[in-house]
Amino acid sequence: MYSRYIPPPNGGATANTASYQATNAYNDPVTAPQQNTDTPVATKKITFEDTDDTAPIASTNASSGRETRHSEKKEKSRTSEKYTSAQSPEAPDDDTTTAKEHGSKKRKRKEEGLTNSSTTPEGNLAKPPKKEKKKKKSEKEAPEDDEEDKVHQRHKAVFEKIGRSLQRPSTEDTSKQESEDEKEEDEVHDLGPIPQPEPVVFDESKLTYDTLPAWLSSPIRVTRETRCPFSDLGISSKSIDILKSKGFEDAFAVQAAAIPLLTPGLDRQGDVVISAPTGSGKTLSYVLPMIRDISQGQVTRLRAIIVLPTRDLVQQVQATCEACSAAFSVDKRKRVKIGTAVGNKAFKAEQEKLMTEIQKYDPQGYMKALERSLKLVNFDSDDDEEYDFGRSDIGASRPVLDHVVESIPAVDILICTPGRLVEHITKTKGFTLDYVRWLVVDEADKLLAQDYQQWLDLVLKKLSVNKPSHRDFPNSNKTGPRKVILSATMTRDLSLLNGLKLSRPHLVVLEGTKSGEHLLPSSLKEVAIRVRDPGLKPLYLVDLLWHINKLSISDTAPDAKSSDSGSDSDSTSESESDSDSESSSDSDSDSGTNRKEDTRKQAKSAAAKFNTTVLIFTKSNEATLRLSRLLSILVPELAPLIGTLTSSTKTSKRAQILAEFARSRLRILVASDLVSRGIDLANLGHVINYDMPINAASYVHRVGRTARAGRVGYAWTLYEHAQGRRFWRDFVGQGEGASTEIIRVGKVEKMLVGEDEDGDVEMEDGAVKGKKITFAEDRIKAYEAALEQLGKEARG
Ligand SMILES: Nc1ncnc2c1ncn2[C@@H]1O[C@H](COP(=O)(O)OP(=O)(O)OP(=O)(O)O)[C@@H](O)[C@H]1O
Repeated sequence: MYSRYIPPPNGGATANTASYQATNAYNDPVTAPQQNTDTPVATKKITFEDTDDTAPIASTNASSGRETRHSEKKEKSRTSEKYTSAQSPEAPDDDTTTAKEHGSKKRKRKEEGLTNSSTTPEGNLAKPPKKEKKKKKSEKEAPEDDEEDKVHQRHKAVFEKIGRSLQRPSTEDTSKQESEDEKEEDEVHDLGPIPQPEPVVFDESKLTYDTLPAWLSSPIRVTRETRCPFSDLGISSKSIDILKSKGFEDAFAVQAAAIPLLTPGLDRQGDVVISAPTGSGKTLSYVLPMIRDISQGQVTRLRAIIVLPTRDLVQQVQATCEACSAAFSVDKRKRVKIGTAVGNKAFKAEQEKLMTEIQKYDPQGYMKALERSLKLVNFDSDDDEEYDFGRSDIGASRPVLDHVVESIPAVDILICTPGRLVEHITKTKGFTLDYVRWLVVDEADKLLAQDYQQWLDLVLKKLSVNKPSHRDFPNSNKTGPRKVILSATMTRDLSLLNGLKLSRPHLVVLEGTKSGEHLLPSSLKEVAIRVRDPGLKPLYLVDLLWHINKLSISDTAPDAKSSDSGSDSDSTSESESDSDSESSSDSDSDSGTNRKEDTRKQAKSAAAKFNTTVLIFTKSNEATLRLSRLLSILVPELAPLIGTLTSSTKTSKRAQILAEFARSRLRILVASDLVSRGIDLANLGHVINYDMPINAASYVHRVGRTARAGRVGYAWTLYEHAQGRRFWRDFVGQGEGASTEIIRVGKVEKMLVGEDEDGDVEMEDGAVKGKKITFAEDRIKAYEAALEQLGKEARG
């Protein structure tokens, strides 16, 4: 085994190895800053150079010529610092000498009028050592030169040694040696003992958290088609029967994967993050194991909090919780109590619903409360309201002897919006999270991105308080709180996820997706329509609506059709029974009743014309109101079927509209993004993106209002010329620079809406080229008249 000189990459065969290695370290973008801040060695070397520079000058009352040299020496010192600071912390003093020599040579070359480039570290490397020119030196500099000569002698000897050793290998060993050398490239012997640090491997990972932790990069995957009988998940037959009666036959894929993870067992498995498509049944996947767990207790305590972004979603999840509560209250098990906090009621009224008062045995507390009350009492007043006795702020209970009145939550599960939750935590006396062992954050990406009153920090702080046995899971050796985080567009932003302080998390995704990708339901069909004349966009919408209607009649969406026909009869029977009850209470001559009857007849005849359900998304509340009204003016026969939903619609009205839409009494809903997330509109056949969604996640949530629970659904997107590129690139993943997080099974079809030159309505799949698409003159006039009417109405 022998060593071999390894030339620097630029081919400077005789370059000083120490300089090469030091320079290499200096040039490394990672090493340089790190080493420069690595103080111990750098400080040592700098001190050495400083002494060398300053001591002689200080002692000889330096002349101006000296000052020049002094500044040159300082330059040398700085150069030397560059090198030495890049060296190993373990580097022996020899290194200092070498670096110093390097600096000295550099100074010399400078004196010899060498160019700037040759004084750079790279310049030094590129040139072989030159024969030193003799130069007249002052007495003060002589010892330094002597030292340099010695060093040069030493180097010369070393280079000669290298030269000899390079000639040594025999030809037959060359190839073997080369391969060995390849492996040992960094190991250089005989050139002076300059131990170097391990080469710093350049860390290419971006600090933008591209490198995911194992739980995110290796999720638990489940195939979409997976179905699993609830009995396999350990659910009793009686509960299964009740679940079946509510429409839950078998567990969906995400439920089959998540329920076992969330069912408390002997070993609690940690927190669970679920990223699964819209309509895949995420709600039941946490509600079922949670209610099953809580139903095993006897005492009511606030055990679970479910946080959702909107009031409508709170009501929807409440319905699923009630269904499961009924399923698990069998066999004398407790019926789990469910409460909501959404801020649509007066706060006091909500407090009274959520809280209750108990008499707690506490003689000392009773005495204290009594003393306080006696101090406060005003004996001149008849009003005895001031006898407080520790009463809570919600009720009127008085403590019995040796007891105090305590206010505690009256529900096991609280489903809430984050803002209202914060209000209760901070303002409602006795509202404690001490017993909470389930925290669910649904639509997590939205809730994490918008920090409503720092709700998460506050909740996590409360959950970090651990009182003995308060958060214990029955039948488990672990204690809570347990977190379940869900979304169809789960964020992969680690800084947001870290905010949840997850404990041993597992990520559940459907097969075919990676973390950060958003899978669309496989039963979703997507169609894109180019709006060639944005000024006439509402006419495109009208034609699209009639096309959709035709489609549902010709049955390309079987579920939509069957549900429509079902809801038709529903709506008929309900409207009949409604009108019965109304006619029995009002007289026939009542003009109000007649008006209602007329409206109902119109709705019925309109419903006969329009056979499916459509949700139209616009970009804002204002656009929603305008479009809804314009549509009613343009197509009066559809007006009775059109509903409007914006964030300014009252909560009760919103619930009523959603209920009417679910029953298909309303069939066309024009809405803002308020209902783009989570809302489960039974049997919704079509979603239309009238205005483009703001991003890929918004697209996924909007179109995900249809094609739920395996049913067929259609998503139609209208795009104008200027929006086309963004749509195809960001949402579809086609075209130049295309990149989309949206994963789909099928492809997005193109469709033409409008009339060709002959005035015939032209509707066909795929792009049609060479035809001028327009609308008949009389339709354009009617549209202009509608706009005028709208303007008049707006002006009042
Ligand atoms: N096991 C099941 N059997 C039959 N229907 C189910 C089952 N699980 C869920 N569903 C139904 O599937 C629909 C979608 O469920 P859910 O609202 O939980 O979807 P999601 O995944 O939360 O969607 P989003 O991401 O849009 O909120 C609901 O109507 C629900 O009742």
